[in-house]
Amino acid sequence: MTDLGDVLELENKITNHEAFGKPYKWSPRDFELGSALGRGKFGTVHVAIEKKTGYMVAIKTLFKSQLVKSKCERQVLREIEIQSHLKHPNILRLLTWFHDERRIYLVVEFAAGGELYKHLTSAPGGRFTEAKAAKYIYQVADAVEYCHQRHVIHRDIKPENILVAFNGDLKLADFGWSVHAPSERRKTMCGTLDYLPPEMIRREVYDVSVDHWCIGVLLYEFLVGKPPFESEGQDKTYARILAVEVTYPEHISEGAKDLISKLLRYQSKERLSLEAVKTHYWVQHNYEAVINKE
Ligand SMILES: Nc1ncnc2c1ncn2[C@@H]1O[C@H](COP(=O)(O)OP(=O)(O)OP(=O)(O)O)[C@@H](O)[C@H]1O
Repeated sequence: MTDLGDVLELENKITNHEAFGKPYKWSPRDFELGSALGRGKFGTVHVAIEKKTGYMVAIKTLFKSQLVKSKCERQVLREIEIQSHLKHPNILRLLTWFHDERRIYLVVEFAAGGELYKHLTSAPGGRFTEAKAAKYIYQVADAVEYCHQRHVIHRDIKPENILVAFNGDLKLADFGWSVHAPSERRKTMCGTLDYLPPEMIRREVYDVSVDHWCIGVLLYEFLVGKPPFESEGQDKTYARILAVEVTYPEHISEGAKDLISKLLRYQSKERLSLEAVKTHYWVQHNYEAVINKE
C-alpha cells in the first residue's frame, strides 16, 4: 500500500471513531488553563488542570486553518490515531482529544521536566554521565520496543522529541513522523538530518531498524553532547553517515563504545535488537548504579 493509501485508511478510521463528530463530553470548559509551556509549529502547549479531578495535564491546541494551510491535517490525524493506542510508562500518553470549529485540542500527560534536550545542554559539559545515559537509553529502548511490537516505527527519535516526567523518567513524544509499519517495508524520507540512517539517505526501503540506528545516535549524543555525524554541510553529514564514520572522545568507556557501535551498523539487519540493548552489560551495570542511588 502507498503512503497516501495508508493515511487515507487511517483518516477513515478516525472519522469513524466513536468520539469523532459528536458533541464530545470533553470541552475546553472542563479544564483550567495555566501558563504556556511552549510553542510548536501549529499552536501552543499549556499546562492545565481538569476541574473535577484536579488532574494536571498539558493541552496542545492546534489551529485547523494552519494545519490545512500547511497540508498537515493527515499527519496530525495519524499522530492522534497512533498515539492514542500507545500505553507505556515511557511514552507520553494522549489522554483524550476534542475539537471545535477552529481548533483541535490534544490532552496529554504533563511532563514537568520539559524537554530532554534542555537537560542535555544544561548538564555539566553538555553531556550526561554514563549512569544517567544508561538509564535513559534503557527507557527509550523499552518504549521503542513496545512501539515495534505494535508495528509502529517512530522515525524521529532525538532529544527534542523526548520529555522528562516529574520523577525523572523519560517520555517519548512527537509521533508526527511515526507510521504503522505494514508488512511491506517503507521508502519515505523523513526525520532529522543528523539522525538519518544510511538506508533513508539512500532512499531505500526501510523497516523498524531505522529506530535502532537512531538510538545509537541518541546514546552518542547523550555521552558526547553532539551527534556523531554532525558536520558543516548537509553533504558532509550524509557522507559521514554513509561511511559510518564515528570517532569517540577519550572519556567514552569501552562498554558504551561497544553498544553504540553495535547500533550504528550500515546493514540494518546487523543492528542490535532492543531487547539486547536493554540487557547489554554496559546498560545493566550503569543502570544498576542509578537505581542504587535513587
Ligand atoms: N506534555 C508536555 N509536558 C510538558 N511540556 C510540554 C509537553 N508537551 C509539550 N511541551 C513543551 O511545549 C513545547 C512545544 O511542544 P509541541 O509538541 O507543540 O511542539 P514541538 O514538538 O516542539 O514542535 P512541533 O510543532 O514542531 O512538533 C515543547 O518544546 C515542550 O517544551
